[in-house]
Amino acid sequence: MLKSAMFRCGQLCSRVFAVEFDLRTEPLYFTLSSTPQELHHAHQQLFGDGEKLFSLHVHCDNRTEKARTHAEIKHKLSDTLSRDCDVFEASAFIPNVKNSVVKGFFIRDKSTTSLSEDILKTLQQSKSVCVFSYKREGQHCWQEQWSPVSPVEDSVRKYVTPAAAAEHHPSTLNIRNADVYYCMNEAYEVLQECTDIIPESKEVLKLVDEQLEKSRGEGFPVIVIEGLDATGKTTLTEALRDTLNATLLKSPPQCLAPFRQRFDSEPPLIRRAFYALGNYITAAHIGKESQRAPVIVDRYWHSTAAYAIATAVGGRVENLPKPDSELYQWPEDLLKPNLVLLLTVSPEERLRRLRDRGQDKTVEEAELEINQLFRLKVEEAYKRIQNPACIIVDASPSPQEVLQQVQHLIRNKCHL
Ligand SMILES: Nc1ncnc2c1ncn2[C@@H]1O[C@H](COP(=O)(O)OP(=O)(O)O)[C@@H](O)[C@H]1O
Ligand SMILES: Nc1ccn([C@H]2C[C@H](O)[C@@H](COP(=O)(O)OP(=O)(O)O)O2)c(=O)n1
Repeated sequence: MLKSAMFRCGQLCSRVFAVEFDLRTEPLYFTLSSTPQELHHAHQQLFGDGEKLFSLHVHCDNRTEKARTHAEIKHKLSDTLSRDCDVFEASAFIPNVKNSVVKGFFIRDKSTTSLSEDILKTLQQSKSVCVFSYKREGQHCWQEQWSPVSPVEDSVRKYVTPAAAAEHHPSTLNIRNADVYYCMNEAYEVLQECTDIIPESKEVLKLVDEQLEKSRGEGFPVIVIEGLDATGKTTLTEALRDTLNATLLKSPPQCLAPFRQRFDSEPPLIRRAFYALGNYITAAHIGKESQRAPVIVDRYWHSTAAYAIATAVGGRVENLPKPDSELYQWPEDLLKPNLVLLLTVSPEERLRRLRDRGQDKTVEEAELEINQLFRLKVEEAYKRIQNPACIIVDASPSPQEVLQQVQHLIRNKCHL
């Protein structure tokens, strides 16, 4: 077992490591070399003197198993190491190479009781986890493979060498087909791979099979309303339904409601595949309903992609994929709406509306409230999505005024 762990660790050594040391700044990047290198000031802070330092990475050929192991470890680390240890997200990657990221964590143990070593001992037993330890000596720091019992045979000491910032934040390299899906089959296959561990996947796939999109001819216009929670989507879409005699649809569709909580507790790979498939079911409904009347849709692919990208990308707005990235392109096989409107309100007004509504918030929405960075990233990602891009609507005026503004836009753009 140690031999295969060695092989995997060997693969990691040729990569650049990124540690999200402080979410408001660039990650700290380093590579490894066989000769001692002087640490930069910021790296000296990360590799504190006299602290126990570890990094661990999850390797596994099976992507659903890898995603679940990573989520499980994250949970365990935050449960067990909350006191006296800092846990940072870390990744090992090859700059600009898609899908090269191996995700993991960096642990700085400030306890006097080797708090982290017990949990690392347990995690190390899994054949998909690879653990390194770091030793600081003055200006230098070296990394070696870690074993709780004895030094690892043949483990080579590698020196931490500060590296240049990556052009593309590492979290953007693995987004395609892991956080955002660009064709139905990719999302479908992920759920097929989960049927043993998540029996509900079979039911979701069955619903997708039953609902596959009927081809849509030139029917009535399809208008999507997007925006963060509490920006007024429900209020507006219901008013539009009534004033335009339109059909109101949602994504995820009602038939997936019984499964939503189950998939919300899964790691992004699986959770986002569920929402992606929801869009294809909604597309089938749109295809049918738009033959009869205009269709208003409450959330669609913009939401799926924007939330997924904002969650996948750690830290600052600058870390998002660049505005011209192909990651913002609409999936070729998903029915396109005629118009997408993004409702925006100031953070203060949004919080006021959330509070007035007094409803339970999803975990993600609770996170939005405390995490301004995340909210900014969702909104920025919404705005970068192309083909179709969204039109921004200021939704802070009264419901009646917002409705009038939107009716005006619909008349101009869709001739309704
Ligand atoms: N234009 C508006 N001005 C003031 N309050 C509004 C407006 N639109 C909606 N609200 C209120 O804000 C809250 C959130 O609106 P809602 O339509 O449920 O948003 P969403 O569907 O986007 O979560 C509700 O209490 C609603 O009554
Ligand atoms: N079409 C959609 C709709 C929602 N999602 C995801 C994105 C976020 O994780 C949540 C947001 O859902 P939330 O419960 O806040 O939305 P509502 O308040 O029900 O409008 O759902 C999606 O991926 N695709």
